[in-house]
Amino acid sequence: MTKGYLILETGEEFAGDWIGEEKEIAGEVVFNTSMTGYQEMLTDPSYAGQILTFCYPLIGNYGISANNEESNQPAVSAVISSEACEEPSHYESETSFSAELKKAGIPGLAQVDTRALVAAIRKHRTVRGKLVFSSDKQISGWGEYPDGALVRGVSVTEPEVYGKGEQHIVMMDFGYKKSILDYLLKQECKVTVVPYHTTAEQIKNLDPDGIVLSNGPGDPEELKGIYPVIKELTETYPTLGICLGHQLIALAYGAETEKMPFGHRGGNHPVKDVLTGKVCMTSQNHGYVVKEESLDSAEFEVLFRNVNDKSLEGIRHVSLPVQSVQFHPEAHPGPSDTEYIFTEFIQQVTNAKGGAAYAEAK
Ligand SMILES: NC(=O)CC[C@H](N)C(=O)O
Repeated sequence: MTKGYLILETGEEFAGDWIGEEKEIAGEVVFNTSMTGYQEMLTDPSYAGQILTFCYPLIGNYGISANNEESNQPAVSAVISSEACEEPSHYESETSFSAELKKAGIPGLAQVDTRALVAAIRKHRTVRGKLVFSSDKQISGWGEYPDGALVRGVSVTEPEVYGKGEQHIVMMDFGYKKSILDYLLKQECKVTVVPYHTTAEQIKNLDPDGIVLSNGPGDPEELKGIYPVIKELTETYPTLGICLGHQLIALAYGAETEKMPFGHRGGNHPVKDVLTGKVCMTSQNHGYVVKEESLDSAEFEVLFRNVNDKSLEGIRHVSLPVQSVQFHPEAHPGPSDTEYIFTEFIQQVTNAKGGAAYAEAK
């Protein structure tokens, strides 16, 4: 078994057994607290450029199945686990976790003291690291991806059309999770997934009834060029923003985002609907957040707040059918308490059909 080391920029070193691709790599080290869903995490494009630590101590025990993929190609830079099971047991399992890593060209470590690693990440808040074969010979750089390179790497390059249905949803793809598409198809929509750099004009030519702005990796403020497109789309069509999509709506209307101490990544983040007081469990994966005080209250009202740290979790435009959430209503992994967000969105799209209702709302 090849030995490997995760070296943090703060100096700590974590030894483990190398699994997956034998390739050294650097990136931001993050952790996810979900107990299941390792395959969905592995294939969630929002992890592009990051070294993902699984808090749950046993990974790979139910194997890998095509049904659980959130994208065709894992974008995460590397994974760190405690025990990586080599003999999965599940009727749908097609291969093992480490074989899947190898196939996808993703390096990883097993047998790491992930409790100590997570404690270190929490202490340092944001921390970068290097996955290397030897702790004295280090690779250069910390894994920099400037100017929206991460989104460029995971977005579709050509439009893709899925399903048939009365409502036509155009999803701007910043690195969408398949579960979002699945929920839209479940609502009987036709969905066109378009590259993240598609212009407002090109989208209008597709004659959509509603717009979804997907999740995606990296710092939302690197996508400044997209703000005017998003502003124009939200002024024309009912829009739902999810995670990065939510951050981009806020930014397009002049708000600001900031990096969180160590982000929210897991399947049990309680979120409160501020209008009803109801608390839902949500699935989350984000490192940035919209600064609530930077939101223009003449344009947006707060819909959801995180129960633990009170951070902003969702907003709604005061007059337009535009809503966005920082959490993942499609879950996977995680609870489906907020699945109703998709139903509500399609209801808004139906109500606004033809433009009349939308114009009235304006
Ligand atoms: N899942 C996402 O869309 C993540 C959004 C953004 N990259 C963040 O980390 O905050």
